[in-house]
Amino acid sequence: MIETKQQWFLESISKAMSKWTTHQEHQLFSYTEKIHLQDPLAVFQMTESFKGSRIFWTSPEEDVTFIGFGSALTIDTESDMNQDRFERVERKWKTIVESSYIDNPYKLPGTGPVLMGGFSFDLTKNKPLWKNFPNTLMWVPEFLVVIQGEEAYLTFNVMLKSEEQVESKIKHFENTKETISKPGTFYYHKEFSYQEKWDISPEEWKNTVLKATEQISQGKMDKVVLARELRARFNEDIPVSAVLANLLEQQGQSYVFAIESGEDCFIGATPERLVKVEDDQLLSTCLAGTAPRGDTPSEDENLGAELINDEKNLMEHQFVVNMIKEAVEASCDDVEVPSAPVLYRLRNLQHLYTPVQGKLKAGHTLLEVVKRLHPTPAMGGVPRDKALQFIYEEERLTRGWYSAPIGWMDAMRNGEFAVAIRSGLIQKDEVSLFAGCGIVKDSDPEKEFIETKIKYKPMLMALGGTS
Ligand SMILES: C=C(O[C@H]1C=CC=C(C(=O)O)[C@@H]1O)C(=O)O
Repeated sequence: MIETKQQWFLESISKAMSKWTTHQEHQLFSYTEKIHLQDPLAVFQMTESFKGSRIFWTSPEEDVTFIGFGSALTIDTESDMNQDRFERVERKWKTIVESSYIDNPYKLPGTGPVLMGGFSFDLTKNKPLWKNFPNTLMWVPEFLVVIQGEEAYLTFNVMLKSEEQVESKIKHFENTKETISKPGTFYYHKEFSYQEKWDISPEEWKNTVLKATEQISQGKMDKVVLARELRARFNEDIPVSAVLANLLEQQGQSYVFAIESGEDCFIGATPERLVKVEDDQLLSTCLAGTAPRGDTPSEDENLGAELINDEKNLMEHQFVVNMIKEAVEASCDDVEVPSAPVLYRLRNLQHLYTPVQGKLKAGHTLLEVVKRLHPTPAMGGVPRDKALQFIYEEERLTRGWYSAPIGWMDAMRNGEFAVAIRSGLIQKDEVSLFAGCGIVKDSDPEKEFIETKIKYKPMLMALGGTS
């Protein structure tokens, strides 16, 4: 069996080489084969030697899981500030795909070459905390394990430049495949917990909320999302794979992700889908309006019932629905939006939830919708420009990749982006956590502050906290 697969791989790579007799700028060779199902966390641990260029992603209910490691190519938009970064990524990806050699007999969403990563919330340049996360970081992992149900696939991606390289690349592929094919189980190697944590300027944040409500009452804007930061210190480097394991166990209704860049890792469990496209069917999600979970089933029911009838939360939610509907209608036919939200229950919180669906029109793309949606009023506000201006002037926080689009897109127009909330930036033995709240005219600073505390919970629990 191994012999036959090796043969296919060799044939495939030599076909690719003969196709590229003339020099081309992008010569991506991509080869996919089925592998034995592995524990995704074990794969993540086994690929420690790729630390700094790994990406882990799983969608809610573990519908699909990706573990990417290494980098075949990175799309860099930093040098081209005059152009829109989403459009530039789109254009470059199209060029790369058109001139690539793809051997993927499965053709399932997420197999074959996949571009993964994310974007910062905004384009401001000075982000010392986020020095390892540029404003755009989208790359094609050299190796990508995709798990869908009981099936697993391994894709190898490489930029082939010359005949001489071929042999060493074949070896590299075989060795790596062997490493991740070993029967492996994830080991949770130690208990850990933060030593201290501290809020960054909580009183100032509450004053900013008050100022926002005043401006809203004066009619200067309708809604703004204000975030704050909490930092925690450990007495040793934070074990990323253990945090991932905790998030997967505790936050099954969310996208669980970890994106490494250099020595840092951006990690989290976000319930907020931005947009998903599969076979031209598009799904976006409005998630805004929050209440805690109750300690007993009846308390939980009451909190949910209160939330779904609460005017302030319904208003916060409706701003998001209006905007997402309009943005989706620009790219889709047959758009469907339910007339009222339902509850979306997470481990520590419940939200108001409205799905928005449609069929992507010919010539329209996932990234175009990402561009139009970001930031939705669940992260920015209404009107968008007024809210963003308030955020830049008053928030006193560098959002970096917090509340920004992260996700993937394959070579067949499928893909999915989430909004990176309930997240933290791990830097060796320290972590910065972020949480924000939608502020409307009746918002109470103290209540919003408590809401942010609950929004920290998923990450604090995963970082070894008890509550
Ligand atoms: C900005 C965050 O949450 C957003 C998403 C869902 C509900 C929200 C809210 O009710 O305020 C926020 O708009 C965050 O968790 O950091």
